[in-house]
Amino acid sequence: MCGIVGLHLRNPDLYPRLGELLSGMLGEMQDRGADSAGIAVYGNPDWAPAGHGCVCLLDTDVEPADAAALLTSTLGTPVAAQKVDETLVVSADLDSATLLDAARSAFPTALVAGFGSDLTVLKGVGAPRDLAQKWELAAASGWQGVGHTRMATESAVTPSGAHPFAVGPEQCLVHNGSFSNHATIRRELRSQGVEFDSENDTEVGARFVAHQLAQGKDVETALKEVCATFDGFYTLLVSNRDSFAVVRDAIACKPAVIAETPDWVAMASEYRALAHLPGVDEARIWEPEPEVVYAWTR
Ligand SMILES: NC(=O)CC[C@H](N)C(=O)O
Repeated sequence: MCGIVGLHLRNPDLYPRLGELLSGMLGEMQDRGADSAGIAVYGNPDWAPAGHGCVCLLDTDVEPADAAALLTSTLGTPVAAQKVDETLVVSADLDSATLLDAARSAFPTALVAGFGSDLTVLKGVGAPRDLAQKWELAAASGWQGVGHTRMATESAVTPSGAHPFAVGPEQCLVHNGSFSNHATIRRELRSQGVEFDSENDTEVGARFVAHQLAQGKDVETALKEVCATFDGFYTLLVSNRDSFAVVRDAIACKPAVIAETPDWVAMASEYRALAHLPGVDEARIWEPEPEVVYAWTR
């Protein structure tokens, strides 16, 4: 079973603790049978300086210094690059679309794990707690974070098959469950020009949501469209730079719990991932209803 965790901070005093809280939450999901894991962090200046475009690349063995030099000379502006475990994280004082175009041309075989302003996406194969340690997640700060522990049902266990699927600017989607009609929807999206990186069912959900958002729909509408279009089982957490949203399928057999306080909103597959959050004793805690979209904005 996959495990989902997410934390949307409202109180800036907690921003320095985002990574510490998120890594504790992620670690609690390890026992759900994880083969791989991933995170998305919004606003950690060590990975993506404030307001800078950031692109995270997998499946590239270029040295960070060489990547930085090449992109700096292509773009004519300083580009920083660092390796965080297997992910090459590049950032620059540019919009992320420009940086992404340059990174794709420079490293055509690399897989884009995520891109956006202030967003970093890291994924890897292995035990979630070990991965969180390799990423030094506990030291990260920021205003929002998402984590996923994967037990693969639909595609290979590789870093690229791990969630989050972050396929649109600033967007990130994690999934517990399996979509049974993903092949049909993949075909329909392909016929509209959408390209895919993997055979994973969740990627189809993420591309579908990104496609809806690119057409100008808001997150609630896009997730309602997911409910109308996808068959199968799903609890989804969908985040953007400014939003955090949860939806479950009509049967809602994949577990989910939401907790909310004036300081934060949190979501997880199991309560134990929320049990150590500050102020959880005073939180409003509930199980999300089937096919109801719960969304918060900054
Ligand atoms: N166990 C799960 O929820 C798996 C999620 C998704 N179907 C995948 O294989 O990545």
